[in-house]
Amino acid sequence: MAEQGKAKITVSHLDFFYGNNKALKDINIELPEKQVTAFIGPSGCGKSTLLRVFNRMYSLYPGQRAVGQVLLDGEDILSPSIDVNLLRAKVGMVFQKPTPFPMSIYDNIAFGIRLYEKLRKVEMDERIEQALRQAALWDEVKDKLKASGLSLSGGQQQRLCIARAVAVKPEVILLDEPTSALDPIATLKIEELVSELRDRFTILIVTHNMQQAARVSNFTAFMYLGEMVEFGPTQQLFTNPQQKQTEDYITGRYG
Ligand SMILES: Nc1ncnc2c1ncn2[C@@H]1O[C@H](COP(=O)(O)OP(=O)(O)OP(=O)(O)O)[C@@H](O)[C@H]1O
Repeated sequence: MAEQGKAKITVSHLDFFYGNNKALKDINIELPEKQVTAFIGPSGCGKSTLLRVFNRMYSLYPGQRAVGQVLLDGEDILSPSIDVNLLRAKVGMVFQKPTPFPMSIYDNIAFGIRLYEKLRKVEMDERIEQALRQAALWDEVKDKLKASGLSLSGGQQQRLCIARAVAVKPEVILLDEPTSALDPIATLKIEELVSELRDRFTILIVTHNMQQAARVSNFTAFMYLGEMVEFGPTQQLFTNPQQKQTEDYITGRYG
């Protein structure tokens, strides 16, 4: 069974509002470091909302606010004094639809690095190769780094987005339904990749697909109507859920 180990992120009494609509209700959870945690639950239960708290993505939108405490290595990321650019370098994100920038494969990755570091050409080349290798894309693109990121297949584009995220050496990677726009083969590649990356990063993944949660995660959180119903080692949650709502969901009684 998965060992919980040290918490990377500790969420205490977190509420989230879209205007007056409360989308997260008193969330309390400790997310373990260098593990994969999956967030599951029926549509609208608040999975993506919670994920977008971890890099303060919501604060780009007026009317959205989080109340409570979210500690990343002991530092409250909800504090107004936090540098959100630094936070987003530490907490990278990959979205549902692949979103390469309209520029070359090389520049897609270099772009983010240049925001935070000044590297010499050789160092940049090395960093880009390393990121593409980590994203299991290097062999497919090494001879066409100058080609547009948009010329790649959907699955390759999503791996490029993962390369872009890992290139800035984040500590946490947020994946918001990263395979929902991909075919089964591309999905499998991303799932393998997530398993490979988990020794180096704390990975939080929102997925609609319970089989995917079972395949890629060490821990699973089940949410329902804005509440955290159950959190535990994935195997336990799927084979021996502690809450009736979790059991009903994983046995397909609703969702
Ligand atoms: N921009 C928004 N403005 C207002 N309400 C929103 C907004 N985004 C989400 N919500 C509401 O917040 C709640 C949680 O939505 P969220 O997208 O986090 O759920 P989810 O579990 O990720 O759903 P799905 O699996 O369908 O993506 C829902 O009731 C939704 O209607």
